Amino acid sequence: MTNRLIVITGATGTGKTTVSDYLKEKYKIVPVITHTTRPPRFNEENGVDYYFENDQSFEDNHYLERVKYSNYQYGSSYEGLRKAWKVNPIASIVLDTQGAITYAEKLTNEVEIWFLKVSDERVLRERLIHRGDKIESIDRRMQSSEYRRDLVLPEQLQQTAQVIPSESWSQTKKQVDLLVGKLQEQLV
Ligand SMILES: Nc1nc2c(ncn2[C@@H]2O[C@H](COP(=O)(O)OP(=O)(O)O)[C@@H](O)[C@H]2O)c(=O)[nH]1
Ligand SMILES: Nc1ncnc2c1ncn2[C@@H]1O[C@H](COP(=O)(O)OP(=O)(O)O)[C@@H](O)[C@H]1O
Repeated sequence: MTNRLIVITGATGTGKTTVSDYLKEKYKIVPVITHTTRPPRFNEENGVDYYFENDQSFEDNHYLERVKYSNYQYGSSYEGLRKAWKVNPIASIVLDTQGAITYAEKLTNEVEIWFLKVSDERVLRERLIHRGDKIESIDRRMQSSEYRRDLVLPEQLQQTAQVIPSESWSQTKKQVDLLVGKLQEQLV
């Protein structure tokens, strides 16, 4: 087995995208781009952050798994994963916890699950305001059952997931560097 997929999961605002960007910048670990019907945020780009779809075009793709999260559709494909693995034997993907469970079941030993954890929800709210999200969309998101579910590591992942405290970036970065180092050693 020569490939690995780092599945980055956790609630909104815990820093999943920040970790994914850091992996790309520092380790050339390529993110799998997923599809969504959510409208782009002001700084997001089609084909870079997501493939932005409408309800109809979303259905034209073949998904390894798909979920509904806070009223929008999200889905990821094997094709996206193969593309990322062509560039680097270690790839990453940002998923909700339901997607993380599916990947753990389907790809078993090829996945590493990283669960980002922030204990204080007020911190998450502040981060989303700082990120520039609109207050209405923050409220909608934080009231969704999916967001509430993703605050806690699901039972199915408790044996396998690495829990990464994400209260401060220096703490998160240290843990990420450690885990990537271990992964690289395993693949030598
Ligand atoms: N299962 C699954 N989850 C996805 C996919 N793409 C994105 N997500 C997750 O959907 C949730 C909402 O994503 P987004 O609207 O970008 O908000 P974010 O939480 O601020 O990143 C996050 O938990 C993402 O990790 C996908 O293809 N499959
Ligand atoms: N470990 C961290 N410590 C402090 N702030 C962080 C950390 N990770 C991310 N942030 C900030 O929090 C906000 C949300 O991060 P983001 O990566 O978009 O979260 P997610 O993808 O999980 O929704 C961003 O403004 C980001 O700069």
